[in-house]
Amino acid sequence: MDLESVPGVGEKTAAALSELDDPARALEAGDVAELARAPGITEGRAAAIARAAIRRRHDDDGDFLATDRAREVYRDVLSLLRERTVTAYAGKRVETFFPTSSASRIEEVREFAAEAVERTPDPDVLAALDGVEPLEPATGIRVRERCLATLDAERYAAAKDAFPELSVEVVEDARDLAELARSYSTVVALDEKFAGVDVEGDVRVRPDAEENPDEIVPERVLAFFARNRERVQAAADVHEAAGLDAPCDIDRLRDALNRLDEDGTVVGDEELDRLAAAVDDLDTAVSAAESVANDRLRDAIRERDVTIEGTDFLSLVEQGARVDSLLSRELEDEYDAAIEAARDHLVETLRLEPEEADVAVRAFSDDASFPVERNEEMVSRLRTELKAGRDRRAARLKRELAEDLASLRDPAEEMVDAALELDVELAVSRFARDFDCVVPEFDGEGFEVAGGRSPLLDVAFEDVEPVDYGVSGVTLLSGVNSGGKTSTLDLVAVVVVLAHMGLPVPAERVELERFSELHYYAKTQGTLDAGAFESTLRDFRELADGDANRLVLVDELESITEPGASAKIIAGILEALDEQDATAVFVSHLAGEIREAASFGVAVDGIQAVGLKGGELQVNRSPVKDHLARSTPELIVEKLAGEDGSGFYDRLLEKF
Ligand SMILES: Nc1ncnc2c1ncn2[C@@H]1O[C@H](COP(=O)(O)OP(=O)(O)OP(=O)(O)O)[C@@H](O)[C@H]1O
Repeated sequence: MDLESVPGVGEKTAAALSELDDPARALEAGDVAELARAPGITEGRAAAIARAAIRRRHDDDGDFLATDRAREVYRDVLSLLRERTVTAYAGKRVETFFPTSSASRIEEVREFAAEAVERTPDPDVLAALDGVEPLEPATGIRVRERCLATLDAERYAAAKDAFPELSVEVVEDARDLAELARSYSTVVALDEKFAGVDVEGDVRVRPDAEENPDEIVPERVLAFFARNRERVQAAADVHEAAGLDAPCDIDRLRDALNRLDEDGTVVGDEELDRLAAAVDDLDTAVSAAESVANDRLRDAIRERDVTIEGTDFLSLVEQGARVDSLLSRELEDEYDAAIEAARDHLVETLRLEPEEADVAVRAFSDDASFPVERNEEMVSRLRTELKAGRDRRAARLKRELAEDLASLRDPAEEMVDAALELDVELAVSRFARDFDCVVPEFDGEGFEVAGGRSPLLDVAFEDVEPVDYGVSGVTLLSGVNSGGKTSTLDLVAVVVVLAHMGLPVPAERVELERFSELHYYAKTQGTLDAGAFESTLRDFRELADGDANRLVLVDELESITEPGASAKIIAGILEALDEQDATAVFVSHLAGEIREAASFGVAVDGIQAVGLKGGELQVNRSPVKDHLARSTPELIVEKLAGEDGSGFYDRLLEKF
């Protein structure tokens, strides 16, 4: 699919989408998650693009929802679905369900819904879904200790593009490489020509660098997983809780993720921890070792009576010797023991390996002197070696973990996508369960709803009384005040909208025609002034010639003007609709008058009161076919006539 052919996709969006691996496929499939991966495209925008693309694919340019009230019902239905999603993503994704007259689109969603309703909304799965979000690319990675080098200017540009994380340098010869190797710990040369060239420093020749980005920049995949760790873990939880087939070994994935911390460094390696701690603690440990030696020596000296012969003493004094030399003469063993203790202390507290210990012992000299002091040069050498060991180990672990994770990247993305999609499926499943839904059948003319219960009513769903109602052709719906006429139209609209979205409907059984458009007009609030009246009539003009498969629902149009005129106007509209074979239900308190004004036999159905109980009307919510319902005033007069013998109310009753 051509990017810019999708309605609403301009140059900028098309450019962003073209960054995707396969934008045409993503559009074709309405794949919101994939579309949202394009730079600067939010989930909301991705959902809108997907919707537009799906619509275009079905060549469904006409809008099924033809009026404000019809669009409102659709929005209400979407809200009910959205309330049953866990992730923000799925909340947006449900918007790609929209009512349409396209049989193939309806069938597509029906297939999806058929699988969706089989899913059990397990609380553990819903809880796990809470942490799932679409994966985000890791941005702003900068690697300073490694650089790329090439002889070729074209290759230079390609490498800069492929590796934004690294510096890329143009070199002329091996000498330049050697120069670079002094400033970077690793130089990756891109030209075959350097193979076998001997350069001092860590120089690798990788003509295949662009094909193996994860080997050249392991930080990339590490940063990706560090950034998305929680989301991937949540997706793994979802797979386990829901028993979904995972595209990789989940334990292996978890294990790899556990070795990574938020900033992309490798954790949980004992040897690395040992080396890092040794580097950090080196100074403290050396000072402590000095104290160990000095404390011992101090004690030894304090306890010792030194006897020295006069001639010896004289010779020492004449040599200009300091007291120190007495130490080596008189306390040689104690001195050795003290130094030994200092060395042991250092090796033990830093947990040094034999090779490291060899350097460490030289931090304290065998030449007796007091107080004992470290040999700075040896300490610094030990520090350099420990640091180098630590960095080598970290780099190796990074490479190994990156290698593990690189192969898990696609499976992780698949898992997150599957978890998000499951959220959408579960929302449909919960909707179907919460509202006792059934799969509607597209068959016959008009609609036939059995045991329908509107989820839009202002009463708790379990208190909604089921309604049976079917209409083909043009019909007036009469009924007592508050009998449920508006609610019946709402129910029909909800059922029709859901059915044309390809979703299950809240009823025991539904058969309906595949309609081309839904025109639903809400009750007008009070008499309109001349201007508004005129514009309403203009709206209805559009109804007068349209195609046969429309469903028209109109609630109490009579209040737009005075009753006599209303009845005539409505009768005229009904005639036009009847001539086109449209399906229409007009709710009206003037059903009798309209029927008389119409030039054809308009069917009139009625929502009946079955009686009055404690001043309240008892209503049969299902309209009775071909029955003009008695009005509330008539019912009350009848009641009074029954109670009063004067005959006054009987006379009134005859007027009805
Ligand atoms: N199927 C139903 N189950 C339970 N309650 C219902 C049902 N249908 C309607 N009601 C209740 O009756 C109230 C009035 O319904 P509705 O507004 O549809 O009546 P109406 O016949 O259109 O009234 P009016 O004559 O005033 O236009 C609703 O707000 C709702 O509380």
